[in-house]
Parts: sequence; structure tokens; C-alpha cells
Amino acid sequence: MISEPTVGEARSVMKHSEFEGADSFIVNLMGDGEFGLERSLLNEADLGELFRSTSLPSMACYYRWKYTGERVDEDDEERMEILRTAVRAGARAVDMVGDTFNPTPGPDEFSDEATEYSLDPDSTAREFTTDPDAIDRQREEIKAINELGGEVQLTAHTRTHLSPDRALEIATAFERRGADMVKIVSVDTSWEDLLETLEATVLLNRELEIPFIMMSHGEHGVLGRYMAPFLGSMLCFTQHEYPPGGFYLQPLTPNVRAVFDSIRNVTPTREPADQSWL
Ligand SMILES: O=C1C[C@@](O)(C(=O)O)C[C@@H](O)[C@@H]1O
Repeated sequence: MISEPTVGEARSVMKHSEFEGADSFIVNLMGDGEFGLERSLLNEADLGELFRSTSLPSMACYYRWKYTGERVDEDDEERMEILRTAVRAGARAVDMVGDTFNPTPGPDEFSDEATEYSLDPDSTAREFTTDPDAIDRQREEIKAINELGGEVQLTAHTRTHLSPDRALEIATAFERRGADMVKIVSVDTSWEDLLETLEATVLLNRELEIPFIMMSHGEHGVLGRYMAPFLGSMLCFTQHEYPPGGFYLQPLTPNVRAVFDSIRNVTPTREPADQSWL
């Protein structure tokens, strides 16, 4: 994940990350220089310089919130316009939240209320709308971005734990909207929760036609970030380093590369009945 304030600093982290084993980038465009690119750089020329400085694919994201905890000034239409600019500038994909055009209400990110919300398994899953007008507009947005040559990942950071069936319900709804990829970020507050998130990963891998990411917020979810790619999730978000005040749930890039390179030959090739058993 790239959260640097300037093109020069972002390029530097990308170059180091390439050698550490990254194979794609997610670039935070929100934040105006605080854990995201400065607002003045969100134009085709500057973004183009960034995205074209690597042969690896980049995904642009402009959430409603910043990593400092405040909300962004832009509304959903303006956020989508920034993401379209990113695609024109060479971003391979954009991250579009699944309640775009009909925001799910809920507490501010990183607030005490957000903690309470995430600890309550009965909270409503956020970033998931079923409003027909919003869904139509999301479909149109996906079409427009596809026409520009970009792909769309529909995302829900649900801020509450999901059962495997609920995770599948949201992911298949996103698939039906025409998403090119799906990302579901659940919440894990125990090892039992993590086991359900891994079960959800297996379920999504079996049922979805499109690539997906299944993972979770919370410290119990960190282990799952390393493991889910072996069960079908398409990637593990990593960081080049941990700056003060940063987001520490994502493992460091070289560690994940070492795990991926060490664990080999774990995908079964034969049915249990065709294997020899001791
Ligand atoms: O969706 C993701 C994953 C994330 O939520 C995480 O927990 O690693 C951080 C987000 O910024 C990123 O876009």
C-alpha cells in the first residue's frame, strides 16, 4: 500500500517494494498529504508520472475517510471523478466502495464509537447498499471505467464480523453488479472469528467467478492475511515500512514474500480417494 504525500516519495517506495517482492500497488489518493497523495497532485500529468513509473499494476483508491480519522471533503460523485482521472492517468483499476451513491450510516473511522460498532457482531455491515438506484449508478460507473480501460474492484469494509454465508451474499451481490474483482474486509475479534473468515475465503473461492480478496480488520485477522492467498484470495496487502501513526495491520512486504516463497506445493492435485494413505 502506497500512502506517500508526493509523486517522488511514492515512486521511491514503489521502487523499493518491487525489490522486496511486491507485485502490484494500491495507492491512497485521499488524505491530502497525510497518509495519501497531496490533493494538488490528483491530475492526469502527476498521477501519470506515478503510475507509469512501474510496469506493475496500480489500483487507485479514494475513500470517504482519511487515515487520520477525518472524513474527506468530496462527495461520492467527486470521489468517482478522481478515480476516473486516475484510470486516464494509467491506473489499472480502482477501488469502489459498495455503498457508493448511498452511504451506509455509521461512526467516524478510528473513533471510540467505531470500536464499539466493530465489537458488536449485530452491527449492520457497512459499505454495502441494496438501494436499486445506487446499484444502477454503480453499474454505470463500472461501465464507464471499463470503457476507459480500467477495472473496478467493489469493496465492503463491513466494520463488523461476517459469517461465511453473509460474506458470500455480499460478494455475489457485487459480482452481479458487474464488478471485475471483489474485496470483503470483515472484522475478527477472536480465533473463532478468524476461522470463519478463512471458511468464507474457501466459500468465495468455490462460488465466485471473479478474483476476490477476503480478509479482516483486527489483530486476530493478521495471521489470516498471510494465509488467505493459499485458499484463493488474490493478494495480501503489505507495507514497505511502518511510519509513526501509520496502519500496522498489514504485514511488511519482504516477510510476506518470504512466507509465500517458503510455502510451496500446498494445493491438492488429487482427490482424497486417489491419494495413498498410511
Ligand atoms: O482495503 C484495504 C485494505 C485495508 O482495509 C486493510 O485492512 O489492509 C486498508 C485499505 O486502505 C485498503 O484499501
